[in-house]
Amino acid sequence: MTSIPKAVRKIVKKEEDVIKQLCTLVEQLSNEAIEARGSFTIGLSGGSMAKFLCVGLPKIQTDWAKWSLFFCDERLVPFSNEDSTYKLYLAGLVGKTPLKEDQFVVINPDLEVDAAAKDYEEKVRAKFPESAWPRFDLLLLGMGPDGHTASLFPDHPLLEEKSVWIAAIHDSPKPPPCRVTMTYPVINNAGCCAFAMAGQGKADMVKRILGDGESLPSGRVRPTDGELIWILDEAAASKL
Ligand SMILES: O=C1O[C@H](COP(=O)(O)O)[C@@H](O)[C@H](O)[C@H]1O
Repeated sequence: MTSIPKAVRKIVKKEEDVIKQLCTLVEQLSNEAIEARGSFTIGLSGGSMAKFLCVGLPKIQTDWAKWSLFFCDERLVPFSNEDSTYKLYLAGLVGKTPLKEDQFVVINPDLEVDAAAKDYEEKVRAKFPESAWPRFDLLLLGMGPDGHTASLFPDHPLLEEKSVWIAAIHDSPKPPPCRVTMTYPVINNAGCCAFAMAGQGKADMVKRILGDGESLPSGRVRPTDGELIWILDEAAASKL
């Protein structure tokens, strides 16, 4: 039977504790998935999530060779560009962990955005053959100050996209404008979705989503048959 979970909240003292909680969760879920199925599929986000993971993941114990890494969203820029999320993980994890470049399932930044979304969906489908919707072991998500998650922005038509796994966005309110993003049916089919955030700057939006239950993009992450975890430091949770 499927059930919509209530978010589990883990509130810790400060940013370094958020990183520790987050990376302990990744360690635990990777080891469970590898034990159960021989592989671990994880979706990454940019911004502060990338910063947290690049600090914490090099310290965990896992069978790195069994990982496949995907992007919950990615900005359509060359991999050499500062806005590229892949660039952050390449610099922060490859060489600092046993992960190899070819374990990352990356966009083709040379395509125009609709073609890039299609191409990325094909790459994801190749890793989840014969699935109506992919079931990622873990999706790690951020939340922007407007409540967006991945590249799903408030009031954007993509919030209602239910036919594709990966969508193109041409008009992201946060630059750069062209991105590709996982859609809700993919996000909400994951075994676990986890948000992690720190700092006073997140407090108002955390209250609106977790406290007041506003239907903003991050609040619409509700895995239908999986876990939902919000890891917050005291500053981010201070208005709850
Ligand atoms: O643009 C993006 O922003 C969100 C939130 O980033 P944060 O730095 O405010 O945590 C991020 O999750 C997403 O992957 C990224 O493309």
